[in-house]
Formats: sequence, C-alpha cells, structure tokens
Amino acid sequence: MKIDVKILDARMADQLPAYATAGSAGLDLRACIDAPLELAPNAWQLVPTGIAMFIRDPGYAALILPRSGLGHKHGIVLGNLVGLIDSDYQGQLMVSAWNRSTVPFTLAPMERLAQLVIVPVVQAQFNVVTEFEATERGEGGYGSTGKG
Ligand SMILES: O=c1ccn([C@H]2C[C@H](O)[C@@H](COP(=O)(O)OP(=O)(O)OP(=O)(O)O)O2)c(=O)[nH]1
Ligand SMILES: [Mg+2]
Repeated sequence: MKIDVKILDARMADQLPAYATAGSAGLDLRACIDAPLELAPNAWQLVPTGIAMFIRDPGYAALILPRSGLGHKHGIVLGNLVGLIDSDYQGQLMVSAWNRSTVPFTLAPMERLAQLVIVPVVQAQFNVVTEFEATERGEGGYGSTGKG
C-alpha cells in the first residue's frame, strides 16, 4: 500500500523509513534532534521523527514499538509503552523515549530510536444485549484454565 508522507526535516529526505529486509515488519524511526540528547535514568522525552504520515484509510493504523536492541540492552523503551497512530493523524510522528534503566543514555541525532508497524484495524459496531450466547469459557479468566 502507499501512504502519503511529509518530510518535515530536510535530513530525512534521503533516509525515509524503509523495510531493512524483504521480511521486515517494522520501519525504523529516527531521532530528528539537533544535538545529542541525554536521558537520565527513568527520564523520558518526546522526540520528533522529522516526518508526518497520513494513513487515510480507517482500515489501517500504525503502532510505534521499541527496537529490541535498544530496549533490551539499554533500557530505551517508550513512555507510552506502545504508540498508536490513527489513520486520520496528520501531525509529526513523535516517539516518547523512556530510559527505564539505571544508567544515563545519550541519544545521537538521527539515531534509529523506535520502529513503526502498519497494521489492519477493524472499527466495530456495538450491538447491546442483556445475555451473551454461552461459551465454554464464559466469564473465566486470569488463570481459570490452570497452570502448566
Ligand atoms: O507514540 C505516539 C502516540 C501518538 N502519536 C500521535 C498519533 C496519534 O494519532 C495521536 C493521538 O494519540 P493517542 O490517541 O494515543 O493519544 P491521546 O492521548 O488519546 O490524544 P488525543 O486526544 O489527541 O487522541 O498522537 C504519536 O505521534 N506518537
Ligand atoms: Mg486518542
């Protein structure tokens, strides 16, 4: 599918998000900052990506997810855990970078910070009822099927 993208920072012109391999699901987003940004332990900051995208079709959305290397090795994850980009959002894509580790982390300008995944979405209609059709699970949850 084709998605309209605006380049908001000239540095992004020749490094638009791209799938790194034929099977990649994620597009890396870069930190479009002018100077290195130090994130103290447990600090978080909204980081611009230098691009805006207009998905347009309400049958799709985008998710911003951490990169596994940064998240696992350096504790750089997202302040909102997962970012949800609505199909009608036209502003700059922003990444809430959260240093959940115990040591400071310095984010370099244009470093790949997070990744974006385009996903299908179903906008549901609601049908109000007083009883649901019976299922094997019913209201069971929270380990109701046992351990192991
Ligand atoms: O990590 C994120 C999360 C959201 N957004 C943008 C796109 C999204 O469509 C919009 C609104 O996000 P969301 O609905 O999650 O935030 P909200 O707190 O509910 O704000 P709003 O009242 O504007 O919907 O902000 C980002 O750029 N990055
Ligand atoms: Mg919202």
